[in-house]
Amino acid sequence: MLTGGDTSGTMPKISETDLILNKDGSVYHLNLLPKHLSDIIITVGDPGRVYRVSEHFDDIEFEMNKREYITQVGTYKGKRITVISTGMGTDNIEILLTELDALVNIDLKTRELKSKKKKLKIIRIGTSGALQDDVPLDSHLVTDYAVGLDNLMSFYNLEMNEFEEEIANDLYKKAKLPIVPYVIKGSEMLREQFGEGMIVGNTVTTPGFYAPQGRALRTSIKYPALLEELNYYHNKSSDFWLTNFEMETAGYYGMARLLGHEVLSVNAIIANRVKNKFSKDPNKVIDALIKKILDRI
Ligand SMILES: O=P(O)(O)O[C@H]1O[C@H](CO)[C@@H](O)[C@H]1O
Ligand SMILES: O=c1cc[nH]c(=O)[nH]1
Repeated sequence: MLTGGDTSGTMPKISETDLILNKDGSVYHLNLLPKHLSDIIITVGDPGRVYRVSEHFDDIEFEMNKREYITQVGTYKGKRITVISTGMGTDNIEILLTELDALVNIDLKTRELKSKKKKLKIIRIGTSGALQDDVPLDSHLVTDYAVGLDNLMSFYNLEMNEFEEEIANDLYKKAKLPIVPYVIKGSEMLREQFGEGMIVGNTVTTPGFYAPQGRALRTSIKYPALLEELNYYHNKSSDFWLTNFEMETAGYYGMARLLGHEVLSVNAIIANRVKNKFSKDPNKVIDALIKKILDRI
């Protein structure tokens, strides 16, 4: 909420319960200051993966540990890089993107929006399960469009273009989904820089790992045909298929559109859900993806 009570400046100020700052002036959950952000930021789901990125760094200048948000700032071949873990789920991504945006686009001292906006560039390096036979285990996939089955964007005024709306409605009907999904394209600019040689896919982001991805252990699931429906879904006029599952990408792409940032999700395919196969060495495929991204910065 913007409060108009303080008339000392020309801009309204953001209240102290909307933008919560720690005693050192850092943003509430990430515990970071503007000086901790590099030009291109790498994000990972697993907090342990931060160290698999930073083990390649020449040096580490800063480290912060707060909940699932572990941050390290260091240098790789002369380039300064910030790597942050997010934990799982789009709720964590909403916090991440909002607080990263606040670090660059809000004056944290005056609590006023800056007149000149900065565009962040963020690469998510994550793991994912394939939805198609021909997306091989241990491959690297870059997400073109993300399809959100979570409810995060129900709370924002997200604008989708005509094509995204069409896929959202078509998918809802044909795959008999419980909700109308949101569909968002990722950063083309970052795909050009980082995506070369990767499979280009459309990623389904789910609000859970088990039933929302068609897994049943001890409970019966409400949409047992989900996997089959998503695998089968095809929008003929645009030749649009769904290629893989994970739990964050749509949240990233949605928040990036709302806030005007560039975000790209790259995925290590460690499971094939159609063939029911899991990678024999998931760390190897993740490490290779980390190295590929670092070398393209
Ligand atoms: O490996 P990360 O990046 O966490 O990504 C995937 O793995 C987790 C589930 O195991 C979810 O977060 C999913 O999106
Ligand atoms: O099947 C999978 C594998 C990784 N991450 C997911 O969310 N699903």
